[in-house]
Amino acid sequence: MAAVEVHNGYKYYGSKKNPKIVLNQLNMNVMRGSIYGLLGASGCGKTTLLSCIVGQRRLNGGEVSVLGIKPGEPGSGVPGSRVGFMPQEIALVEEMTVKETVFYFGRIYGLTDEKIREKFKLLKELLQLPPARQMVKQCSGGQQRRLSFACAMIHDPELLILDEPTVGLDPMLREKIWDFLVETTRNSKLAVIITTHYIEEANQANCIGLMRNGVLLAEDTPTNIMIKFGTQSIEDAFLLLSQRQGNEDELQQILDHSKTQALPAAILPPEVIDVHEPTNDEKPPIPYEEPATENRKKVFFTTKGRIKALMTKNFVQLFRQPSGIIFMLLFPIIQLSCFYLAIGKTPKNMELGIYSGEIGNYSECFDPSLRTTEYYFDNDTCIFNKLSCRYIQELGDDIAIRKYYASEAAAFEEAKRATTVGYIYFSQNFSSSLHALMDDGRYASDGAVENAELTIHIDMTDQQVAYFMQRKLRDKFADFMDGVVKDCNLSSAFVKLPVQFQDPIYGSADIEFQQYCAPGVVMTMVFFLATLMTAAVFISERMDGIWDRTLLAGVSANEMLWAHLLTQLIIMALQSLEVIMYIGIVFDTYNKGDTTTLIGLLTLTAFCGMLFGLFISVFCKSHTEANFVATGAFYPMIILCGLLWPLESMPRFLQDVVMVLPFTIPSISARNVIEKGWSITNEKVYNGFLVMAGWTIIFFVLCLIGIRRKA
Ligand SMILES: Nc1ncnc2c1ncn2[C@@H]1O[C@H](COP(=O)(O)OP(=O)(O)OP(=O)(O)O)[C@@H](O)[C@H]1O
Repeated sequence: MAAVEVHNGYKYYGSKKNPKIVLNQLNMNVMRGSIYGLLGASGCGKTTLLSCIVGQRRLNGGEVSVLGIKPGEPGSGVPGSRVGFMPQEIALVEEMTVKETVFYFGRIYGLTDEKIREKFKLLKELLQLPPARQMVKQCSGGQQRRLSFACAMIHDPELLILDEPTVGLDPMLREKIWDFLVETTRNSKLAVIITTHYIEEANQANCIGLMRNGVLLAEDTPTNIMIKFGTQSIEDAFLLLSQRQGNEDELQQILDHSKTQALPAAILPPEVIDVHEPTNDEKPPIPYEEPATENRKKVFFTTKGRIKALMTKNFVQLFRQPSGIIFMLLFPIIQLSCFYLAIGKTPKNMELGIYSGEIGNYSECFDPSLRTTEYYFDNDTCIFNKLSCRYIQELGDDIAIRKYYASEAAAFEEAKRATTVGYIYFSQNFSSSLHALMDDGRYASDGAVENAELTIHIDMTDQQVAYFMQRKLRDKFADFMDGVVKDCNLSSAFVKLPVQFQDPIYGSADIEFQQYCAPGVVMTMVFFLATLMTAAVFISERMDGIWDRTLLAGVSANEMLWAHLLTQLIIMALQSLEVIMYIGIVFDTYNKGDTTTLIGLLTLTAFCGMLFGLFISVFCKSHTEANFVATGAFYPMIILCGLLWPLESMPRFLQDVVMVLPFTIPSISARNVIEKGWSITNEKVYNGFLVMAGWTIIFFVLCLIGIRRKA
């Protein structure tokens, strides 16, 4: 009975209009309880054929029947537990140990741990597997191949497909594996399809298929093949076939001639007498059989068990990689520390020049006996003396380190050279002019008004520093004047601007830029960390063949997706908790609202970032492409979300557009929780959750569509 039948198999890559035909009306038969050696030059379509047999790819024409059913039918077990597949690449998780790898495959095939243990013991001995605790990445190429072989065998499949299984193995082990396959197929219904570059190995197969340009040119027992081509070995037959590739007629003659030569049954080894003789004639459609009850049991094992196995693999993969831990737990700490230490703090250690025309020696200003104001009660007069010293004292070194100059020209020179951020100039008559201004009021001379002014020259190239200096120097002047008028028995109102800023409605009067942008920074950080991590994990899995191999073990794309989502959700929740605790404890960041709401919003943000990463990985072929997309998306999202500059300054149309971006409304929501203490029931808080949830759903649906299309 046939385990695999391919009838007029036709497959092409590329477009329908310009197809690259890889399988061309190919016919193939693999009997149960036999080994089928598939031989052919590199690129002739062997892997494509195998992938169509296991249901990884679909034929564009013709039919495939595997174990009596069409691959990919729901509940068929193909791909899945009825088939064991060892791909050409290793396709194992490098961070797992040998034992974990075997258990991982055993569990996704639905075996009990007891059964896996039993099989592992057997395979370990047979295949001389490396020590159970050795990591896959520490195994040699040959050891990895043997382990990969063990994983394909762990669940006693009915059909075993091995793509170059013996590459890199020593001759003794190759022989042992072949002996095992011969023995097993002889005593069971196991069918094996094997491709190999060691052509002579195929002597031990019950049937050999010689493939060329997508067509099976010969399919017969090794002995018959040698007779057909008149050679002493399969290798010679294969060589002959390859040499005549260009000469279709000659080749066809050989094949036609060989068909007429019936081989006496006595020549054939007893086990291969019933090998099916293929023809390229039309055949009736292949009838599909129901899988045996025993197999059905195998097919319907729980999704829960698979998701658990997949999640365990994901955690092991992440936590065993130093870069994974650094990325997940240390990066947020490093990035937040950078942000809190570098952004929004008061500028320090700048130098500010001072020139006062009324002071000969600046040390006079620090003489404790210096009195800058003298008030006489009897005639209610106030005398000023070296008031610039008083301002200099008021200034202190907190705002900037004071540097004194003997001339204005010297102060200007230094500011020009950008050694100082600017300088303050007091006129020679500063104190007397200020006195005149206070005494004479609107009758004061223009000269007195001018000389009573504090003249400040600032380098405006660094806007933040300049604004900071302007604000601080003005504040200090207000304090200075307040002291002076009080000394002179006058009301402070006399020198104050008639503008009063009362206690703020929300926030504090001296709210810093850091507090304003912290919610946006934290959100964008967790979002993009999740994006990069997910994209990297998924692309690596796909490139290493782990993704395909897991799908071929019967795990659905949905199960893979859910396992990843659940793993990441746990990681993201931990990361959000870590972030909030770190900024709360180490940087003393206050939160007037509910911390759980913030953790919830942050976790949702990270989850959304993860789906964005998944979305990128589904549509990008390489890490480089994924990095380009992630980096390309990063700057527009950050710049447009109002994190660096108020949204109100954008053109009206842009304001409307950016409102739907993932960070704009959510970071306002986070700020509303932190600064205003609003709860999730407030529209301006739950809006952020809605926007983030909306993006999460959009990315999820796009990923699902992409993954299903690829699966
Ligand atoms: N995804 C794809 N898109 C386009 N062409 C492809 C794709 N996969 C394979 N091919 C092409 O199809 C042809 C058959 O490839 P396939 O991998 O099936 O050959 P093979 O016989 O297994 O080769 P090898 O022995 O080197 O593994 C090759 O020319 C290959 O370049």
